[in-house]
Amino acid sequence: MGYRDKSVLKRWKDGFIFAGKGIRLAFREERHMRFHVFFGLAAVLLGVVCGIALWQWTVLLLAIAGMLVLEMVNSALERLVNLVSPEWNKTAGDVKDIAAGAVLIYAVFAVIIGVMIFMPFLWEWLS
Ligand SMILES: Nc1ncnc2c1ncn2[C@@H]1O[C@H](COP(=O)(O)OP(=O)(O)OP(=O)(O)O)[C@@H](O)[C@H]1O
Repeated sequence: MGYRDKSVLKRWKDGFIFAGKGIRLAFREERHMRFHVFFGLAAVLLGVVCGIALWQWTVLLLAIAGMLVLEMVNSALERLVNLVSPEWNKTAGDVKDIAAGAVLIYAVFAVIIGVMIFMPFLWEWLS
């Protein structure tokens, strides 16, 4: 039975199963992914402890989700490059470097967002 012959419900279910497989794979095999999940959970815990406002949760969750999504896209690109260009190739290297640069830019802004949200709470505790 071809993919198109499956019922809509089965295609939906399979889609979730494949996506779940991808998430588990990224978590198991990508060191940076585990790093981002750890700091994301730490930020959520800090948000609970500090009792941050709804709008702050919105910004924080967007920052965390964006970081995880970007890291997964970067990992997928790395694998694709390794598949199509296992030998040294300037363009292949450029693709990896640009994707890594995108992750770095997002990570820097995510840290800035974290500091902007939590700094006032930490400041209050310390003073
Ligand atoms: N096929 C290739 N051709 C040219 N340069 C490459 C190639 N593969 C990797 N490179 C260069 O080496 C760098 C590191 O590549 P690598 O695949 O080890 O990624 P990484 O960021 O170390 O991955 P990981 O997240 O698994 O640690 C790339 O950013 C790129 O500059």
